[in-house]
Amino acid sequence: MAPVIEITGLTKTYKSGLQALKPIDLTIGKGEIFALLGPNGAGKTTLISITCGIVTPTAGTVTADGHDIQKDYRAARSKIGLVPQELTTDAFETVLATVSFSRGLFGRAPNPAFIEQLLRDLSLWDKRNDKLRTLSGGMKRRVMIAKALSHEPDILFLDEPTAGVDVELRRDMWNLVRGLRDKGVTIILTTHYIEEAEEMADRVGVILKGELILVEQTATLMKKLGKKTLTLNLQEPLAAVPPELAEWSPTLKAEGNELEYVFDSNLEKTGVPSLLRRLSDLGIAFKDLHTSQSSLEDIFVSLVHKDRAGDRTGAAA
Ligand SMILES: Nc1ncnc2c1ncn2[C@@H]1O[C@H](COP(=O)(O)OP(=O)(O)OP(=O)(O)O)[C@@H](O)[C@H]1O
Repeated sequence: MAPVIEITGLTKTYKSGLQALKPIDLTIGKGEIFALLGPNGAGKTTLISITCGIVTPTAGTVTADGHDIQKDYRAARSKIGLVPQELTTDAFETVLATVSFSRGLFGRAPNPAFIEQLLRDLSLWDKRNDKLRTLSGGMKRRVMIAKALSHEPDILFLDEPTAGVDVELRRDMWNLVRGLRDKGVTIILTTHYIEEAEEMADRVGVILKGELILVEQTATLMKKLGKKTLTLNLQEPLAAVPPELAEWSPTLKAEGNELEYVFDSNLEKTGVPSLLRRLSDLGIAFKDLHTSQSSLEDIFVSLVHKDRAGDRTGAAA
């Protein structure tokens, strides 16, 4: 896949002295959907803002379709559409005027047919003559997306596109993203919602405290880090986990009717057969059993927890 975004040795230290980004190296291929996952304050917006030329990096370079975002800002920026987290709209303009104007800002010739289709795709056509200040939050967000796409960019950044939006808009947004990908647009989205990354992204990057701690194909990540949970529906409820099972550290659920054991499915010895043998030795019978794969959500939460656990001795964040 030809690279479309190349980030090399990128760092950012704000004037306050806060290092928001540790050296970041990342290449994103043409037509990829890349999800940047991380908790609040991890540095996602900083990374996006630098890549879009809004924030100046402390060190390092970013190129968009071969254009350096600093040295060749105009050319680089014309390739990029950005849907920012915050809704910044010109309150007294109409939907149609503001979206058409955005296109012009990037030096693109007017194309009413394109703008009409864009507004239709975003269910905004009926609102085209409404002033932005009269629109609901969800509608304003749709306008932000239309503005970002108005100049037909090859690369689209979505900064927390579905934070606080309703189910309908989220579904529309995902459909739109898929449609854009099919047209060869590269999409980089930041999110707290892991299911969004899991469902949408080809690759996922996890960022924690300014550090890109991993970048993986979504499927590989799930396989590599995915833990499985074995649930046994017991014949008779247990009041407590028998000490003979301590080495598996299982937990009791459903008022003692279920025994849960979390294991690493990639290990040669998962501990499952030995656990079942031990249960049989102890005369603990079960009616049914099933296993489930951890979601990306579980993986992410465990990564964040691990990070926080290592943090306890440090200063407050
Ligand atoms: N202009 C600024 N000046 C100083 N510090 C800043 C500035 N902008 C962001 N920061 C700090 O840099 C760190 C990274 O912030 P950033 O907004 O990039 O995180 P984020 O991952 O996007 O978080 P969120 O999910 O809350 O948007 C935070 O500690 C934030 O307080």
